[in-house]
Amino acid sequence: MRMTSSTKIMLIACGSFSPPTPMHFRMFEIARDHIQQMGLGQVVGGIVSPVHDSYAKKGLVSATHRCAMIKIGLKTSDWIHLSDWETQQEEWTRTRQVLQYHQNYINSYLKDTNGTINNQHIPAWIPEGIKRTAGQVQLKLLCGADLLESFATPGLWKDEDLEAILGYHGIVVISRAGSNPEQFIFNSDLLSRYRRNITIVTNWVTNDVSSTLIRKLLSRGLSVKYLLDDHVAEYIRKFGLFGTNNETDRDGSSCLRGTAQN
Ligand SMILES: Nc1ncnc2c1ncn2[C@@H]1O[C@H](COP(=O)(O)OP(=O)(O)OP(=O)(O)O)[C@@H](O)[C@H]1O
Ligand SMILES: NC(=O)c1ccc[n+]([C@@H]2O[C@H](COP(=O)(O)O)[C@@H](O)[C@H]2O)c1
Repeated sequence: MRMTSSTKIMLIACGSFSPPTPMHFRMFEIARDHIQQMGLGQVVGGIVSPVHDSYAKKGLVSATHRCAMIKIGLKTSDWIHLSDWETQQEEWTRTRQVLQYHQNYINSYLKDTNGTINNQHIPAWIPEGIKRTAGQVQLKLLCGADLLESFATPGLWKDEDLEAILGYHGIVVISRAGSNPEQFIFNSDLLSRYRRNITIVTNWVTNDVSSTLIRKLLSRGLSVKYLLDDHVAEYIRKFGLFGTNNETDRDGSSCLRGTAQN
């Protein structure tokens, strides 16, 4: 995988986003600046892919709510979009397959010169005008250093999946307080083998806000102002999520009309 300043890149972040924080979206901006400044490619789009409801993680609210919050949080972005594909599947999808699906879709979209695919619903995460400007597009996994470190958790990731993610796509890792991605890669034979496909980006303006922190503050009735998008906070209160008080519509079914639609 050779990257030059003309390589077209799309970034995809997989995670819970329960709720999405400004830092989830900031990761994309930090990564794009780094990639472009270092002449590693041209970032043509960003995808936020929330995990399926069946991914049993503490504090995970329904995908309907998570997708709605992501769309609200991304309202002012002209290049990062939600993909709700993972949430629409029958069950949890491994990250390798999530990347494969999106890469295949991009490839067929770019190859479709006779416009067949244009008769179908084109998902919002396909960047506008991409057909005119792009030859090939390389989809890379964007993550925080904690996700990279989870690769070492026994039984969590299949080696063949990591080989495919690292070998075929590559990853862009944003540093996070308390992590040392360089050391972590050095300690792993597998990661060291694919070192050139791992881009580490130092986040010089550290901000360790996490969904866990936001959930904690909300459940204690404390303020999240300036830590969370005002409109996302308003949505959370409206639906009484994360231990806030409103008891109406905890599964988000009434918001299927409107904000939650792709
Ligand atoms: N402050 C941050 N700095 C760098 N990366 C982050 C930060 N917050 C989240 N991420 C990254 O965002 C991606 C999506 O993560 P996820 O929603 O699972 O994150 P989280 O905020 O850490 O969630 P939780 O607190 O519920 O575990 C992951 O790759 C994670 O490493
Ligand atoms: N084997 C795998 O593909 C695998 C394992 C663990 C987490 N993940 C993904 O990582 C993301 C973040 O997960 P956590 O919030 O648990 O850190 C999720 O999108 C999840 O699907 C993938």
